[in-house]
Amino acid sequence: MTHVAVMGAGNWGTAFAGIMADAGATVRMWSRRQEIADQINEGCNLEYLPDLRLPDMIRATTDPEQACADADIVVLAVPSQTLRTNLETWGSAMPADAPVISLMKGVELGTTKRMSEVIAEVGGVEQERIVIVSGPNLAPEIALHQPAASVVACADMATAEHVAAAVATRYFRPYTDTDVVGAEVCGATKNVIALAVGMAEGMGFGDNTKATIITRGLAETTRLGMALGAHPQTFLGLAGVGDLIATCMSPLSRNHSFGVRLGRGMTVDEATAQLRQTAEGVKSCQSILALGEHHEVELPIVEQVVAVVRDGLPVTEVGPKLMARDLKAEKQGTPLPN
Ligand SMILES: NC(=O)C1=CN([C@@H]2O[C@H](COP(=O)(O)OP(=O)(O)OC[C@H]3O[C@@H](n4cnc5c(N)ncnc54)[C@H](O)[C@@H]3O)[C@@H](O)[C@H]2O)C=CC1
Ligand SMILES: O=C(CO)COP(=O)(O)O
Repeated sequence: MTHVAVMGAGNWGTAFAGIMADAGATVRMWSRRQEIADQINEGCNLEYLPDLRLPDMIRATTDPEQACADADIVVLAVPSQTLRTNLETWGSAMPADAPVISLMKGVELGTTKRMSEVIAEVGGVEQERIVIVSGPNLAPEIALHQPAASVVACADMATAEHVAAAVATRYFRPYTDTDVVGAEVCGATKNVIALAVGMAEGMGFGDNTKATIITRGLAETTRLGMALGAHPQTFLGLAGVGDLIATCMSPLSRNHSFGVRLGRGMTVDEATAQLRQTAEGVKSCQSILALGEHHEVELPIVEQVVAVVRDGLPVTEVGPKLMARDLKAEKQGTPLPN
């Protein structure tokens, strides 16, 4: 039987633990707080996913060593900006040969590193063991066992196939890939685009505006990803278009909801206080913009989100700025390969 360590007991960590248990594994979760560990051991993570009944094969502890002991697979599910500190604290507890799954969708502030780069650098994990799981996977829907699919990306296809087999259930369908960079760029950038879509919604704009932001957001994401070496088709897949649609359109998305609040006139501090959960795009917009600048990639929507979130630009000024940009052809650069 496969033993899995899930490090982080929030929304996605908990729902993903449920997937792995339903796929036949025993799961040990690491939670920072004793009360959450106690709740999980009683069969329900009340704070994050009250509707998900957790099977007995999921146990929780506040001791990272105990969570990681003898794990065949380690799953990392903490907020992106905390990954480095977390790994510095307990990364050495991860077994030296287990695949490490990253569920995180963000880019590190300051370093502009993707999560796989932080895992390699701080956790000492080789590329062949780092696996990205990314797709349209809103945790509350997965917790209800509603059907969804996701990309399982690893530089080593055999590891991707091994992990895919370990996460496949009747309601969760993995597709393997080797494009780690593409999956990570998609996952992080769609959160920023969802903030922009949420702002538009909060200001009262309708579906034409939202579809325009989503589509041009996809163009930005593709430009950035390709500059970093990603495969263009990744952006049309589950991690790209799939997750962009789910996150930008769903009221369950924290990033979308955060954007709606900004669009209605709340400040970042007010929206943060009201939402309380992780909206990764609020921080990652800044690191993604820096990444774009470093690679000379234009990211106009990301730039406007940064202007609002970091610099306090009134949301009402975003639309006019984007609409006044120089006119250009829709298709830029080389055509997509077959
Ligand atoms: N919730 C969702 O539907 C999905 C989330 N993700 C990604 O998964 C990652 C984790 O997200 P969630 O589980 O939703 O977040 P969350 O906010 O629900 O939970 C985060 C967990 O990390 C723990 N944690 C550890 N160190 C922490 C620190 N220093 N500060 C704050 N919390 C700390 C928290 O205690 C909590 O258990 C994010 O990168 C997110 O983008 C990806 C797909 C779906
Ligand atoms: O990544 C997600 C869905 O795939 C979850 O999005 P939020 O973090 O915005 O809730």
